[in-house]
Amino acid sequence: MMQRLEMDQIRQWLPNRENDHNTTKRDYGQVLLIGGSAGMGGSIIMSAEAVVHAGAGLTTVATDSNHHTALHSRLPEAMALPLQDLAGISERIKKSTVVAIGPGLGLDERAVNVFRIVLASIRDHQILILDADALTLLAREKSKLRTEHVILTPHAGEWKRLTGLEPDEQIDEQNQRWAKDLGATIVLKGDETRIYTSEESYLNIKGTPAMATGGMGDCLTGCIAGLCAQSEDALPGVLSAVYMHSYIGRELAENQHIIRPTQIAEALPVYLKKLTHM
Ligand SMILES: NC(=O)C1=CN([C@@H]2O[C@H](COP(=O)(O)OP(=O)(O)OC[C@H]3O[C@@H](n4cnc5c(N)ncnc54)[C@H](O)[C@@H]3O)[C@@H](O)[C@H]2O)[C@@H](O)CC1
Ligand SMILES: Nc1ncnc2c1ncn2[C@@H]1O[C@H](COP(=O)(O)OP(=O)(O)O)[C@@H](O)[C@H]1O
Ligand SMILES: [Mg+2]
Repeated sequence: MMQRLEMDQIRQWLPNRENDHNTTKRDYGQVLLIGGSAGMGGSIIMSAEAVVHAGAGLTTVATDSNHHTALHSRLPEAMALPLQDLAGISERIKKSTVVAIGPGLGLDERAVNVFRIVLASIRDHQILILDADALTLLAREKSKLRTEHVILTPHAGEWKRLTGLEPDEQIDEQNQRWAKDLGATIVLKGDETRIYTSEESYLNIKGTPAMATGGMGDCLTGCIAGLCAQSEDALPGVLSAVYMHSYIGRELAENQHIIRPTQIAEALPVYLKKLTHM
């Protein structure tokens, strides 16, 4: 049966440093983000803003070198790697708690190469998030997902590419079966996002049409990566990220016609603190 995400449950899963002693950035996870081909650097920068604001200890972004200045001027906290530096990316994967690939990645040869490297290098103890163009590549390449903790974050169009299901065929029973077959946790995004593991399914709180702005999913990918990096288990990290993303969107929409994805990222540290005390 589908479980509704509730604030009381989410609150217990949120990272809370109030009782931590002698910790360093290394205790809060390392995230590697991969994406942002020419003209789409903004997408992976939006993901990176969410990762940093969610509290990941260290954040690295592999993106087209043309975007490094933009990344650093918005987010000096993040490190950068060129998207074509396969050896560098491979080395960085080894050190990562979470790897997220896809926003603005593109579908060209460079994208395919880096996608293959990621799938070949990721290990079972690591969390892998596939979004946007990485989902299209997954559908095209029909790759097998070998790691234990894989999270896919499709919208209805990307889910159709992966499963062949038309939007009106994307019903719980089918989605659940596909989650099992793919061996992944599915975050099926929409105005009411649903999450499927092979055994369970969850219904998120409703977001708001004010969140229907380009880059909102890129921001969600960063929220998931950042919270998973600080979570013992992947699933609580995923569920709390999906919830927080919509919760903050709704809060901001009380006074705004639309919400910029970067505003959700910006508000994360405040709401992460606030919700743990509510
Ligand atoms: N600032 C930026 O650089 C941005 C870059 N973006 C990147 O742009 C690329 C293309 O992303 P798109 O999401 O447009 O995907 P695609 O162009 O891959 O897919 C869109 C297709 O899916 C269909 N579809 C069905 N249900 C849909 C739904 N609920 N939402 C969206 N499309 C649906 C559409 O009709 C369309 O045919 C990705 O790499 C993405 O990360 C976007 O994230 C927007 C912001
Ligand atoms: N009408 C809406 N109501 C609630 N949430 C929405 C609405 N429209 C979009 N969203 C949310 O915004 C995000 C859009 O993701 P996606 O389509 O991948 O965007 P992008 O690729 O532009 O970043 C999802 O998290 C989705 O749940
Ligand atoms: Mg998207």
